Amino acid sequence: MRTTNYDLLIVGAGVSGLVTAKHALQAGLSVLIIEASSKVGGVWAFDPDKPGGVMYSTRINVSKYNYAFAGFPFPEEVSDFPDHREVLAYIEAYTIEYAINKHIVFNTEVTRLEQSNSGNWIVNGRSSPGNSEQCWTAHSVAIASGHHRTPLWPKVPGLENFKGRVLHSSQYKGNQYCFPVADKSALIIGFGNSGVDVACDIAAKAASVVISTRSGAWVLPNYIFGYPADLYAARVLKWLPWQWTSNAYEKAIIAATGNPVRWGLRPAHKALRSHPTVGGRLISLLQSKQIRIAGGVQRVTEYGVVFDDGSTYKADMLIFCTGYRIDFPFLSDKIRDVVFGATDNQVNLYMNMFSPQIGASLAFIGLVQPDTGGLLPVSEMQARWLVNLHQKRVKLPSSKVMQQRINKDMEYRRKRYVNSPRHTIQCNTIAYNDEVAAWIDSSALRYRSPKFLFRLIFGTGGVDQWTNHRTKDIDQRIQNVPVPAAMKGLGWFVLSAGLMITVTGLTLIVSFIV
Ligand SMILES: NC(=O)C1=CN([C@@H]2O[C@H](COP(=O)(O)OP(=O)(O)OC[C@H]3O[C@@H](n4cnc5c(N)ncnc54)[C@H](OP(=O)(O)O)[C@@H]3O)[C@@H](O)[C@H]2O)C=CC1
Ligand SMILES: CCCCCC(=O)CC
Repeated sequence: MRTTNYDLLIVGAGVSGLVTAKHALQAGLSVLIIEASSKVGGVWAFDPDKPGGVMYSTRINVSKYNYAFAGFPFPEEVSDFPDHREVLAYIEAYTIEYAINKHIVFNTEVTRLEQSNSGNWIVNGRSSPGNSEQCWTAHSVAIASGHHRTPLWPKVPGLENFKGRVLHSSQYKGNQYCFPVADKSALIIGFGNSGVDVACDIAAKAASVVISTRSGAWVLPNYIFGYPADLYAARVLKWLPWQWTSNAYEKAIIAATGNPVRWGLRPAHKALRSHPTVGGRLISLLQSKQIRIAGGVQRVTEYGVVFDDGSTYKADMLIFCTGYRIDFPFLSDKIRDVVFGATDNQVNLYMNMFSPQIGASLAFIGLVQPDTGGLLPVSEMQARWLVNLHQKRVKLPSSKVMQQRINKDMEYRRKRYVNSPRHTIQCNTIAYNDEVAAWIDSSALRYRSPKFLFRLIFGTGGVDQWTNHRTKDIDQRIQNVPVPAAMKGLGWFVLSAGLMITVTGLTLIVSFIV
């Protein structure tokens, strides 16, 4: 066993861990990443033999403009929605570009994390092969091991009697990898993005595929009026009541793909109250009746299920696409007690990052579910904030103020999103990043030109907008992020209406005075 001391120890070499390492290394910190697998990439490193991560046919459902490292765009030839091989190649290229690899210890699982009386962190790990025990100490720790590791298995009456196959989506790697699916009937339980991806993948071979959902969903096509859907989540929306956005978004979905009721989707909530389900391919498979939608499962029988409305379905396999539980098994009980909230998936963390009781020396990076857009730019802003804290350029508020903010955010989420364990870490990417950027003096809305400002208000601005120094290159990258025609139209409408109101107001004032 050896002990080495670092400024920052990072758990996990997925996108959140790598971007944290990049910024910490650039700031001159001594850094070590501990990674359980043999590769970088986290969920993007496809492995048919291990549970978790992408499956063979996964394509990201957020466009490359909003899911990328700042200053490091995806290659031009890659499509708007890269597949997992392209995402992994991109992550590997980033790791090489910033020489991060030599700071990673692979094949090592963090087994325990605790804080010593001196405030330093003690991290234990087990390396394979050989099961050798390791120990490191660090001034700070960043946990970037993701929140899609521990499958959530709901309790369904009668499941123990089922004679067919049962899987969780985290075990499903593609119709060519699991048991034979040709000519079989599959029931997919859960209608998030895993449910959609698994249903579409299995529908290519199975005889019949049904998705069971208790809440339905507004299914978003990948493109709306020719632009990736996430490009509609512009900055202006954070200043509008979310109900307006939700109404507009429902109209856009209906215009693009038809009324969801027609395809049996029966959304139980207004659009954008639950995490977006994206499924351009799904809509056409519903239209051709290769996939059907059913209600919740009341109980499982030996050979199938009974739905809530009493109808039945004979199934050879049940695939639970019911999401994940937030879990960090290596945390000591003491840390666990302060990090987790009272209810399922609730975390008691300021800006989803810091415990008021622990402070800045333990950070969670990427423990966020963006309600629109992608996680990566949020992780990058968190990483930059962490480094700024480390360099003492900024500091955290008092623990009382942090706790007040946590309570306020929890209250907001309870009202804004469906109040369920699925939406406990939901946040708006642009609003979150704008707030952190202001603290570290890196606001996106720095004046460059009226055209530029228009783009940053009525477009999403992409991942480069919060960089410290604006160079011509960066301005160009921000300008390369498309602004959908409808958002430009909205922009011109707002400007014209503003101008008309101002002119009318001035005319009235002048006529009153004269
Ligand atoms: N291609 C891509 O980019 C992909 C991205 N992802 C991302 O990974 C994350 C995880 O997605 P996913 O695995 O779909 O998980 P989610 O948590 O997003 O969805 C879980 C689904 O399971 C349902 N569910 C949960 N508990 C129960 C229960 N007890 N009984 C019945 N239904 C239940 C939920 O329904 P309800 O709403 O009623 O609670 C919901 O439909 C998301 O951020 C997603 O966007 C996932 C797959 C592919
Ligand atoms: C109002 C815009 C919705 C964008 C949805 C999204 O980001 C899907 C990944």
